[in-house]
Amino acid sequence: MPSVKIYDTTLRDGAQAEGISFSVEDKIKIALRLDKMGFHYIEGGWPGSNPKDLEFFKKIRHCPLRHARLAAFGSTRKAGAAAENDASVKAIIDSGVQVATIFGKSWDFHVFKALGVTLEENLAMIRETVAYLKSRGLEVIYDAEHFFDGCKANPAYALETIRAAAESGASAVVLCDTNGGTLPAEVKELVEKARSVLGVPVGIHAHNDGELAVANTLAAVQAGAEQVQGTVNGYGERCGNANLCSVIPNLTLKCGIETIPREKLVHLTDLSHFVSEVANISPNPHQPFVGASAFAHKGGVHVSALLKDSRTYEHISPGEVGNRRRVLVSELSGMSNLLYKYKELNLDIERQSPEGKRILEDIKKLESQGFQFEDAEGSFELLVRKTNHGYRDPFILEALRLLVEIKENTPAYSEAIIKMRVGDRVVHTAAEGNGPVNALDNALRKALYDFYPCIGSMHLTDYKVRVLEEKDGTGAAVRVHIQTGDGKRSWGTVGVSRNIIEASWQALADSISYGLLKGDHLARNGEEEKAVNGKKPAGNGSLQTN
Ligand SMILES: CC(=O)SCCNC(=O)CCNC(=O)[C@H](O)C(C)(C)COP(=O)(O)OP(=O)(O)OC[C@H]1O[C@@H](n2cnc3c(N)ncnc32)[C@H](O)[C@@H]1OP(=O)(O)O
Ligand SMILES: CC(=O)C(=O)O
Repeated sequence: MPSVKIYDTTLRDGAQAEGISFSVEDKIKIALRLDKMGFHYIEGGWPGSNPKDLEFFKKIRHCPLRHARLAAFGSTRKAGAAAENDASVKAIIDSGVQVATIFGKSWDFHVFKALGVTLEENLAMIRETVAYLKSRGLEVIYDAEHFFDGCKANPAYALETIRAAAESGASAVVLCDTNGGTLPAEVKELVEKARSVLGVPVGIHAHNDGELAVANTLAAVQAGAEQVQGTVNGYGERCGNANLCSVIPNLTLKCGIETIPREKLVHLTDLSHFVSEVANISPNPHQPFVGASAFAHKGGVHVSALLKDSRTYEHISPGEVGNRRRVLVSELSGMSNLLYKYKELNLDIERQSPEGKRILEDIKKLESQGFQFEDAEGSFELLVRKTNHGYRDPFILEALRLLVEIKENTPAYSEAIIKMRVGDRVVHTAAEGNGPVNALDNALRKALYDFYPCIGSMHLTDYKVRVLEEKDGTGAAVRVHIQTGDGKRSWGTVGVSRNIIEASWQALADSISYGLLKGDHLARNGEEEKAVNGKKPAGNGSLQTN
């Protein structure tokens, strides 16, 4: 089976992305994870650039990589100086790595404009730097910056630069689409041309400015490239680099080319999320292969066919890359979406059942009012369970009053007073908060805590308000979406009203009800049952028995 080497530059080119700044510890964590995934090369940084990268290379020596070869990045020597005296070259040697990756100029325009040297001096910079690092026992990978632009402008010179690198001892010449504007057909043609003048393997390093980095990488491999450079999630300078989370599965699953060990592919989704977590960048749900929406099916027609055979609407099986299939419920659902969701919930339903028809109608009606169920699985399940299946509300609101006082030079005051029924008890309690919704949340929890102590582990993790009809200004209906977590799972709930407090209450009440439905409390309900049905619970709320 043909194979390519995976060269990761998340820690170098990925760190050139706006918004990313890895700490040394972050870099070590990511390097170890990439190593575990079976990547062949990990570019740790540019030791001649900053103290953090220097520190990384120092520290990583104490946690050696098992599989990957660690590379340090740098440029060809400065013009007019000897390679052995160049601080950046010296920093690579001092970093103690096995691999030096050196970028040099292929485009005559860059040689004149950016370096301000002659074409001959640039060739000497390439030759001497590669040869010197090689003489110091390092494997040298040569990154031919702007190779494709250079080859279009002055092919003879661009080819001479890469030949100079190969003849001086580079183990591979990596052709870079540095400005990211090359098209796949051009990449294929120029990779073939480069290969025809070189005796060493060729690699590809593509940027995504034309949104073609992955396509260009695949085109290069089809033209014979044996090394692909890229980053996890495509992070990188400007629009990013070739996304390895797409390149790897495309090569492995579509092109039959060996990349990382096959058994590691199922960890790709986890890797993507891990790196986005460390980079502190929200994962892109629409990212191919590894995004949460990559196998999320919404249209009824799609789900209907999917139930017959998943290949009807999936290009690969989600499990192959460690992702999972999801079916969404919305106004675009048909009965197939419901059948799928019922099965997920371990509930029985017939395709022709009146219950299913009613729920589908309810969903479509509620969505026309502004509800959105696709990310509110908690509210959806409660809707289903309330329709049938013996569901009992864990609490019923009797009245809710909010007090908000805003006075000059005084912090705003918010208090919620709540009266609700829990079993045959009536609880009447009040709580303050930072704002009205916080006061409401506090009052609800205070009222319920003695009955359901597990609500102590439920935390609101996100609260979003969306105005539904902007033209109505402050009188518009709003949709409130709440995300709640209990450390084990996370769930969404939704509320809609022209009154933001009512919409918040709906989403909040659903979030607690759903948490109670799913939480451990059901397993140890005995005690709470006692509290609900007679025993006066201790706590702050005043309790009345009807
Ligand atoms: C295509 C790529 O992504 S390459 C990687 C780009 N990444 C980075 O630039 C991040 C790290 N960079 C840095 O920390 C700094 O830019 C440093 C330490 C490398 C250099 O800093 P400074 O010495 O202050 O130079 P400055 O950043 O202003 O300019 C870059 C210099 O490198 C020179 N240079 C650019 N490419 C090369 C090359 N292939 N070989 C030799 N010199 C080069 C430029 O001509 C310029 O030199 P000049 O100041 O004599 O004109
Ligand atoms: C080397 C590199 O990062 C580039 O040419 O884009």
